[in-house]
Amino acid sequence: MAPLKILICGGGCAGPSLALWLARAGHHVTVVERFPALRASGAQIDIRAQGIEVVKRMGLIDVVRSNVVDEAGMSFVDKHNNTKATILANKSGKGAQTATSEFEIMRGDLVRILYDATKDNVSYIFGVTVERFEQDEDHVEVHFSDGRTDTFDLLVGADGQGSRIRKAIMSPDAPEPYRRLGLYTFYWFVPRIEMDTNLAKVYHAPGGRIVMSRSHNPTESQVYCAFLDESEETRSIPKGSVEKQKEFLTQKFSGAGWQTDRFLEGLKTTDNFYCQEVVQVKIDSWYKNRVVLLGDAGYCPSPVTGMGTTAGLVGAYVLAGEINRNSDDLPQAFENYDKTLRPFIDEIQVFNKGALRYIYPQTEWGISILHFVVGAICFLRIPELVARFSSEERGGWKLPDYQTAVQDQ
Ligand SMILES: Cc1cc2nc3c(=O)[nH]c(=O)nc-3n(C[C@H](O)[C@H](O)[C@H](O)COP(=O)(O)OP(=O)(O)OC[C@H]3O[C@@H](n4cnc5c(N)ncnc54)[C@H](O)[C@@H]3O)c2cc1C
Repeated sequence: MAPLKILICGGGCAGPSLALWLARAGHHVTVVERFPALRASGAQIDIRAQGIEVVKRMGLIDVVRSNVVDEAGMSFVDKHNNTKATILANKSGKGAQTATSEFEIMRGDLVRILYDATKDNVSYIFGVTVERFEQDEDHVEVHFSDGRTDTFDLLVGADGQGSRIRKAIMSPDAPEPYRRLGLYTFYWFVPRIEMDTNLAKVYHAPGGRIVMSRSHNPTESQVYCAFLDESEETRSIPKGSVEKQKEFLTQKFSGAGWQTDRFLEGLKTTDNFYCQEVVQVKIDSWYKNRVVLLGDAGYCPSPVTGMGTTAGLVGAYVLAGEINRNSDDLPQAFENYDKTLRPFIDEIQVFNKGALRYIYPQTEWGISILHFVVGAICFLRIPELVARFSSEERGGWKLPDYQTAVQDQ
């Protein structure tokens, strides 16, 4: 197999995962990341289902395990911090994960682990993006934002849910790639205090608002604020300045109760703040000739499914496997990638948007009903029992075996 010259646009979770497999198979891989340095930021993400097996095959499970966040489970609290229900993590090593995965990890730690595992064999260029590209049957000619031009055998768009590579390969009259859930999340870090334990805490405020906190180290806690809103006006907030986002958030959550005022005070000084509209990316095809999409760029399942990172890891494994099997016929490799992975993505993207109005009640009465229902379910230990007797593998989809093409460590 002749080595290929491959460009990956996006140095988040999915891009470097793909780079690891491709470099291991002897290809020449370059990753360009728009951010001026490794973007090792973000809050807690989780690795689940078939993604755990992929990390094992990458040979990274021990380093991932040594970086996981010690989270015992998730409690629902009222405005006086009284616990209404608790769903414990399933750390038995058997069955399925609950809301708290056995592999909760800070996004920054996972990004750093993937970078460290690849930096000696992959060329990383920070502060640079793909301005535009042209492709013919054999090559992709890429024009970079720093003025350089280079030619590659293939280009991978791993540039996240707002992917510019995706925009460039979609036909102008294609339907919008987003399934909008009318949901927004904001998160940031605040100083940890004694009441921030190793249980994630979820607080519901009227008006379809949720505030959650969880702690990942002795000095910091993460805060998440999420709310339902279908208005056009709110859709522009994630694209605006950080000042405007913070102002909007403060107005929206001021006086919401529980620990919200402490969290909003911490918002003023945090340097780890991120906001996004929660969407799913759904498109009919993940490639065009020699350009292919990976991770959130092609099939973001959204944070509500807890499967975004897993989709990126599994997608990278399948894409690398198919490229290695068909390195002299890339359109065939991409067709196989789409055909093989799509049933898994279809399965993890299943999400009932209508359920959100029960999870985000508008009134105090709705919140009381939610607490009663979740309390009863947890009292009967249903989440733990369901997890114990379910399989972690999603949808019966089997991870393909690429061992002939991609070496296990
Ligand atoms: C800063 C940040 C924080 C996040 N925090 C969370 C979180 O707390 N919880 C959660 O569930 N998910 C979070 N996510 C999303 C989560 O990381 C992904 O859903 C998942 O890991 C799939 O990874 P991905 O590599 O496909 O996308 P991402 O992890 O989003 O990575 C995409 C990468 O591409 C880069 N990029 C974007 N545009 C360009 C461009 N034009 N040229 C070059 N590079 C580009 C981005 O800077 C980023 O490094 C976050 C993403 C980012 C970027």
